[in-house]
Amino acid sequence: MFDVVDSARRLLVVDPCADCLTLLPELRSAGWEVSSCAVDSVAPPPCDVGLLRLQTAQLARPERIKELIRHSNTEWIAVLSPDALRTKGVGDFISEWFFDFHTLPFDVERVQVTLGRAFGMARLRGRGRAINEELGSELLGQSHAMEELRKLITKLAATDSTVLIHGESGTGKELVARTLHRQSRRSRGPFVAVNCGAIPEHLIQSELFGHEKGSFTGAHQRKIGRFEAAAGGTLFLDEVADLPLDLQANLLRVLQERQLERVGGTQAIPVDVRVLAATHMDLEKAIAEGRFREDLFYRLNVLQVETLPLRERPGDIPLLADYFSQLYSQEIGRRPRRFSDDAMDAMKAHPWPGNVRELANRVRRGQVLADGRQIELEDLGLSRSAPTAPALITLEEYKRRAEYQALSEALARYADNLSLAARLLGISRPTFYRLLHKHGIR
Ligand SMILES: Nc1ncnc2c1ncn2[C@@H]1O[C@H](COP(=O)(O)OP(=O)(O)OP(=O)(O)O)[C@@H](O)[C@H]1O
Repeated sequence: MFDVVDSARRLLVVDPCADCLTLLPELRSAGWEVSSCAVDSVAPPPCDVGLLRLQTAQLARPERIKELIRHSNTEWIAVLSPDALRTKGVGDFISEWFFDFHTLPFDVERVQVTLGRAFGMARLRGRGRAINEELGSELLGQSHAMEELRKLITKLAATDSTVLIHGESGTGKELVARTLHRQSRRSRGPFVAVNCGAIPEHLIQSELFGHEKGSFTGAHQRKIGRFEAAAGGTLFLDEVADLPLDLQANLLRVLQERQLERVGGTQAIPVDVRVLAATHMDLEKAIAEGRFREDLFYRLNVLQVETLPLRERPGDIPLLADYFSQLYSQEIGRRPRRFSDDAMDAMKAHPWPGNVRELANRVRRGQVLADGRQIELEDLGLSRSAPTAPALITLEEYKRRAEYQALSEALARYADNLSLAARLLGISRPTFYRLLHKHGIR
C-alpha cells in the first residue's frame, strides 16, 4: 500500500557538506531521519532523498557521483555554490542526474519545500517501479490491431484448446503465450517455454518427454521432460517448425492420446498440459515442401493468433519506445529520457526487421549512450530517413551497418529457412543466430 503520510522520511547527506550540517536540527524536528555516507560508499543506507554537495573539482570527474546515484532508489538534490552552477555542462549534469538543486547559502524554508517534493517523487517512483514490474509482462500498444489482439486473447484464454501463434520474430509471440496462460484457469500452474530450434536434435526427445535412468549413454538418472514439468499448466513450444519430422510424429501422438512415455520407459504417463505453439514460418509452405506434418499442423492450428510486424502498426512505436525508455532508465539508474523529434521520426520510418525486440534493444542503447537530456537518433543507431549529405562515419560503423543490412535482407527473404539464410551468407547457423542477437534483430 502507498502511504506517504505515515512513512518515515529518510534523508541521506553525503559527506563532506559542512553547510548541510547546519540544516540538520531543523530537518530533524520537521520529522526527517538523517544519516550520512561518503560519496564512494559501497552500501549507502537506504533513503528517500539525498543531499549531495557538488564541488567544482568533482564535476570534472563525475563518475563516483553517477555510481552512487545509480545504485540508490533515491531522489537527489545537488547543493552547490552560485559559481559552481556557472561551470560548463553543470546544468545538463544536474538535470540528468538530480531531482533538483539548491544554491548556497541555504534558505531553510525553500530546502524543506524541495525535500518534501523530492520525497513525494521518490515514493511515486517506487510505486512506478512496482507498476512497471507488472507491465514487463503486459502486451502494450494502442493500435487497432493490438486492441483486437488483446480481445482475442481474452476469448482464447477461456478455452483449453491448442493455439498456434504466428508472426515474425520479436513481434511478441511468447508474450502472447504468457498472457494466454496468465488469463487462463491454469494460471496457478507452471508456464514452461521450450525453444524447439535451440535444442540439439539428439536431445529433443528426452528434453520434451524425459528419460529413464540408463536409457542411453549419459542418462545417469531419471529425468522428467518439459511436458511433465508443465503438468497442470501450459507448455509453450516456440519455433515448433524446427522440430525434426520424427519428433513431430511423437508430439502428435502425445497431443492425441494425452499421455506420453519417457525415453527408455514402458509406462504411459498421463499429460495434463495446454499446448501453445509458435512459429515465424509459413507452415502451409513447409507442409507443401514436406518439412512439416500436415496432421500435426491441423492438431496445433485449432485456434490461431497472428502477431503483426511493428512496421504495420507504427502507431504503437511512441508508446513502446517511452515504455522501454522508462524500463531501462530504472535498470541503468538514470532519469528516463524523452526522444528528440528527429529520433522519433526515424523510429517511425525504420522498417524494424527485428520488431519490438529490436526497438527495445535500440532504446536501451539510446538510454545508455545519450549525453544530453534527450535520446537522439544517433544514440539509437538509426539514420535520418532521407539523408542529404551523410556525415563521414568510421570504417567500423560502415561494417556494422553492412552486417546489419545483410542480416536483415537474409532474414526478410529466407525467414522460413534460417539454415539456408546462414549458408547463403557463408556463416554457420549458430553464428547467424549470434549476429541476429548482437544487432537486436531476434
Ligand atoms: N506489445 C508488446 N508490449 C510490450 N512488450 C513487447 C510487446 N511485444 C513484444 N514485446 C517485448 O519484445 C521482446 C520480444 O518479444 P517475444 O519474445 O514475445 O517475441 P517472439 O515473437 O516470441 O520472438 P521470437 O520469435 O524471436 O522468439 C520481449 O522482451 C517482449 O516482452
